[in-house]
Formats: sequence, C-alpha cells, structure tokens
Amino acid sequence: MNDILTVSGLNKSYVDFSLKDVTFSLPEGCITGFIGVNGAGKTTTLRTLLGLTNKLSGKIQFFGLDMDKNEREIKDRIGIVLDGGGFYEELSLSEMKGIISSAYTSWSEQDFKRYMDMFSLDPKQKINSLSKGMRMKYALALALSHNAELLIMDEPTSGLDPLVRGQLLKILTEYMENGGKGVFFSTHITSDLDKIADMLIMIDNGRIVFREEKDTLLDTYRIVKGDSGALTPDTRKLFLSISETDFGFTGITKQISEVRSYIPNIMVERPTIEDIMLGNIGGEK
Ligand SMILES: Nc1ncnc2c1ncn2[C@@H]1O[C@H](COP(=O)(O)OP(=O)(O)OP(=O)(O)O)[C@@H](O)[C@H]1O
Repeated sequence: MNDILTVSGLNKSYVDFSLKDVTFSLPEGCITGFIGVNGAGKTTTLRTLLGLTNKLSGKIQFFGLDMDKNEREIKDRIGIVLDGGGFYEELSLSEMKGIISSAYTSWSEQDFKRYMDMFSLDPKQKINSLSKGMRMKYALALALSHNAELLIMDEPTSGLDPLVRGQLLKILTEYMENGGKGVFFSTHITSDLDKIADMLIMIDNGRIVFREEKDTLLDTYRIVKGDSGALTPDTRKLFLSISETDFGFTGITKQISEVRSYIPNIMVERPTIEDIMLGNIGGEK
C-alpha cells in the first residue's frame, strides 16, 4: 500500500505551544482519525501540513510530492474542510462556489449539486446567514466536488446533528469505495471513529503518542476494575492510568496477562477509543 501522506520531523513553535518532531504516515485506502484533547495540537498540525502556517522544520509529502515544491498541484488533489471555512461572508453559496471551483482543475458541478441537494442547502442563501452546521455542510459539499484523492478535515462532525453526522459518515465510506483515496480528520466525537476509522493517530502536547490500526488498538488495551487493596507500587506500574473511588479502582492497561496474574478477582472490559485516548494522557496512579 502506498502512503498518501508522509510527515517527518515536523516542528513548529508558538509562544506557549510547539509541535515536537511530529512524524507519521497515512496509507492509501484508509480513513484515519486524528485524536487528542483540547489544545493537543490537532488544528496546528493540520494547518501546518497544508502550508497555512509556517513550519520551523520537517518534511511533508503528499502523494510522494514534496509540499514545499508542489503546493499548487497537491492542493488541487486535496479536499479541505477547516473550521470557519474562510468564506466571503457577503456572497451567496453559489457565488462563493464560483470563486472556489475556478481554482480546481477537476471541478464537478454535478457532484456539487448532488451534495447541495443532499444537505438541503439553497445556492441563493448568503454565507453570513448560515448556521454552524449548514456552514460545515457547505464546506463539505465544496471539498467533495473536485475529485479529491485525500480529504483533510478539522472537526467535520462538530456542529452537525446526528442525522447529518450519519449522512457524512456514509458519504465518507462511499468516497473510499473507489479506491486509491484517503480521509484524515480530527474529531472529539470518538463514537464516529468507532464506526468508520481504520487507523487512529493520537497527539498530546504537540507530540504523536501513537499511530495504530483501530482494531489492533482495541485489542491491545483492556479496562480493569478491582479492589483498591490490590494496588501496590508494583501493580500500579502495569496501568497507564488509574482512577479510584470508595468502591475500588478502574485502570487501563496494555499488560492484561500480567495484571491477571498479579491481581485476583478483577473485571475486565474492552475499552472504547475514548478510554484509550484518556488513558494515554495519564491520570492519577
Ligand atoms: N495562532 C496561534 N498563536 C499562538 N498560539 C496558538 C495559535 N494557534 C494555536 N495556538 C496554541 O496552540 C495550542 C494547540 O492548539 P490547537 O488548536 O492546535 O489544538 P487542538 O488539538 O486543535 O485543540 P481543539 O481540540 O481545542 O481544537 C493551544 O495551546 C493554542 O492556544
């Protein structure tokens, strides 16, 4: 499988935050979720990858092409959905589309109309009168209408009602069916990832914590519940994070066989993606 995007040694600094040696790749044919808590660096990473803000150092290649030298060709091949959209507020949806579509070599008016109808958007409506959800749907319609080979989206499901979120997840799955494509999107709504992600990349405090196939991740971690009396300095080391109440402890571990052999009478459950994310940012131990 070819990599559709490779990022190596990406560094960027703001006054109080930096991306630190961000390195990962996205294989073709995968829907990849980009997760992390508020302020972890998801938006900064996406904006830096797209050349919307300067990097300090690092190499970014889309479709095997260096972003520094081929930005125009690469952008033609990517569908981008960012918060806000960067639209001219006074224009109608149709007028704004006219400007955006002229920048792409393979714009499909037919696809655009189909998505506008599907999302019940009126081409005559002004951008500044769109609700947050409608704005997101409009940005999606634009991103999906120029035969992009990769979709990069920052929190595309936020602000969408469950019905439209479901529609979007279905559209993304259909989009992938043609082959040779990729989707990379950040989200807080980890239940969306349970449904459609093939791969997950987690960032915390500007560093990549893991990049792993979703099924492998869900097989690797376990939630353990037991009596707090079983927690010793040594057994605590078997957990990534532990929370304790009067009724006992709940911990997340990657070493379930060791936990079973050292701690009797435990309850073991499969984790959710959210459990894995929270476990990896630590917690009282
Ligand atoms: N233009 C900027 N100037 C200075 N600091 C910034 C700028 N943009 C972002 N930051 C800081 O970088 C850090 C990471 O922000 P970023 O928006 O990338 O996080 P995020 O993971 O997308 O968070 P969220 O889930 O809340 O959207 C934050 O501490 C933020 O304050």
